[in-house]
Amino acid sequence: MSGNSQSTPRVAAIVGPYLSGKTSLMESLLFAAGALPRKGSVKEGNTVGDASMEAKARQMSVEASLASCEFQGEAWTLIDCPGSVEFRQETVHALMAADIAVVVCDPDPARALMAAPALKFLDDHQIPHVVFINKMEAPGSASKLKDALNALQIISERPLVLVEVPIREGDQVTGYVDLISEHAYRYEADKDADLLQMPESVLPEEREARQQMLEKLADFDDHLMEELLSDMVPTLEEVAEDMAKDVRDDLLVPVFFGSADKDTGVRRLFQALCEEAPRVDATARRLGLPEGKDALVQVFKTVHAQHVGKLSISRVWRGEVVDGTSLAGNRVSGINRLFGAQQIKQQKASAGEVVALGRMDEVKTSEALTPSAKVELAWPEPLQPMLALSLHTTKSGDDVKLSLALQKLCEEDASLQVEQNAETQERILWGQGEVHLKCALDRLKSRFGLDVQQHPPLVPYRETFTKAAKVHGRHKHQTGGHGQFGDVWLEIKPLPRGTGFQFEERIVGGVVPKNFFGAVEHGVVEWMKRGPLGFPVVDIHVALVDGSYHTVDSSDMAFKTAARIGMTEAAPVCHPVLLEPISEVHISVPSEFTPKAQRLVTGRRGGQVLGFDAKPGWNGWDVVSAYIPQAEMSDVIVELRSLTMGVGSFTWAFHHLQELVGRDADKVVEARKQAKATA
Ligand SMILES: Nc1nc2c(ncn2[C@@H]2O[C@H](COP(=O)(O)OP(=O)(O)OP(=O)(O)O)[C@@H](O)[C@H]2O)c(=O)[nH]1
Repeated sequence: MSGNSQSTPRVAAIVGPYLSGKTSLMESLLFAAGALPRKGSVKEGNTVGDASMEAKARQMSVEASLASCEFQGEAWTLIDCPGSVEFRQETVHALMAADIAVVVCDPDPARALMAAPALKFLDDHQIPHVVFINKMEAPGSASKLKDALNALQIISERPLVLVEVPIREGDQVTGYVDLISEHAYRYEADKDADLLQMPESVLPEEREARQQMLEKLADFDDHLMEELLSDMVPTLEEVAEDMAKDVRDDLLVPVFFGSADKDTGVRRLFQALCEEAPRVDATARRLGLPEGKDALVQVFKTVHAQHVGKLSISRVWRGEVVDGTSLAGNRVSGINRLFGAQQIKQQKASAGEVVALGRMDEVKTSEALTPSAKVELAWPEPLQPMLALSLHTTKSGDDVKLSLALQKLCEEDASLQVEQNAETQERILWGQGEVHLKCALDRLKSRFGLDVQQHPPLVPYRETFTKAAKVHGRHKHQTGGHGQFGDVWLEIKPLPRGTGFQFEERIVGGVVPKNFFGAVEHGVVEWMKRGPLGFPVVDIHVALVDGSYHTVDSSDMAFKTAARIGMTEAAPVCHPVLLEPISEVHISVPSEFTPKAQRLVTGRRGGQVLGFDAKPGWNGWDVVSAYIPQAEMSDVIVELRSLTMGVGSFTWAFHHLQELVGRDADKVVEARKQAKATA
């Protein structure tokens, strides 16, 4: 990779559970770096991270938010990622562009589990990371630290290593001992912590924690191991270098603590990032980017900003991009550094930087570009949608506008999907949960001026016959001139589920000429689009067994009509029955929530647990497999998240059709009749 790799800007993504304090930590880091004259707060809605209307309205992050700054002469882009699992796609993409991640956690061990999705992604993608235990100014937090660390260790594949111990006065944390330098510091408001004499009271805890830290470092360094075995004291430089190397190689995870609200422990954290985070060239190697001399830029987020147009937020992996030049045939029209909602224009961007490139209309998130070509790079699959809404506009003429707006929202967010359902004529927006979809609707209103109504999508029911019959269909219209004549006998019988439709002719002696067989089949198929209960008919066998024709008046049209008449005759005799779609669902939960997930399934009409198994690659997690009627699926994700501290998720796919009878079926048929009548 080109460029002076010793001074290239780096990227830290701030991730972790919902409401753990990521936006507050970014604010505090920016303040520590001198990039903010005054700190904002989430409650007042004036932070750099939550600058969007949607974030302010909810006091939560709904997208990745970026800010560049400099700390101790090192250039950084910080990315405040949303904690809510509904906006996880943003976090996943931000992590693909980061050199290091800061996982912000709560000191409450009961909430440690909520960090599992973030830690798992980091472990799987070998992204170097550190943990920051936040909210430590709250009384009693120091006593929870060990338990929090143990609870986090259960879900982390990498060893977690405490690199500080708290100095306490009563139940307050007033400072810390740095286990690398063995210096003690007292927290000072809004500035670097003051060095102080190591308090006697902290010594035993300090010794024990330092020994544990050294032993974990020695697992990856034979020289250090030998020193420890022969009771030699390693030098500060050796310990610091080991720590930096092990973090860069994603072998272990140092754990810091402090308070984003009170700006404590934040400077120490930033300093560690400067010392331990890999540079852009190392990250490019980790990601397997191809070697070369040309500039290489990758888009990891796309925004259609009001008044500005499309912005492709990109990491420069190598070389330099200059405004007005081309990348893979796309002219760069504007290069901007980002600081929350602000954009700071610059002429060029070099290796390591994160910038918004203007008007790259043909370029999508994930794409990597050199001046001459697009480069294929590994990129995570979009998250599978979990919840759907059927949308329609309230003003006539807004339909095309809605299509274009949804296209833009889906380009920004790969975890949103639009489906145009040909059968139910619905435009369906799929997303990750209630808040995610609501946020998309808010954006349709605020950015595109669209008032959209929504309701749960219609369930694609089917119907079939349960009895066989032989019916006659005759169409005769012969009053003067060229008439119409078609006459068929049809034998109809039910087929096993999933067989579909079969047609056969068993005409003997040419009583119906061959050239009309196709028209008869066509007539049957058309009739099946809407059966007697109001839904498409499936899984039946129809045989044309007899009939007659007229040499002049018979036509395709006449035989089609005769077939339709025959099918209408058959409907009451063949006992139609409603079929409902059943989804096969795989619910992932930490094992302690497995019984709850099973109850969620059995608590739904028709829900059937098929079994459960350990989730491959996820220590302490299970996958519960189940069948759930699609009509019962709409709020599964909402209930699952509320039962599992937000970490449960599921995948699903249509599995089979199943008979629905009795009052439940009557309700469906009646509702569909009413919907048709009011349409
Ligand atoms: N006591 C205490 N509260 C904090 C601290 N940091 C953040 N908070 C509070 O925690 C709440 C959530 O803070 P945010 O910074 O928005 O948390 P977040 O992790 O960015 O939230 P999401 O991105 O929506 O997941 C707010 O009410 C903050 O004031 C802290 O150090 N101490």
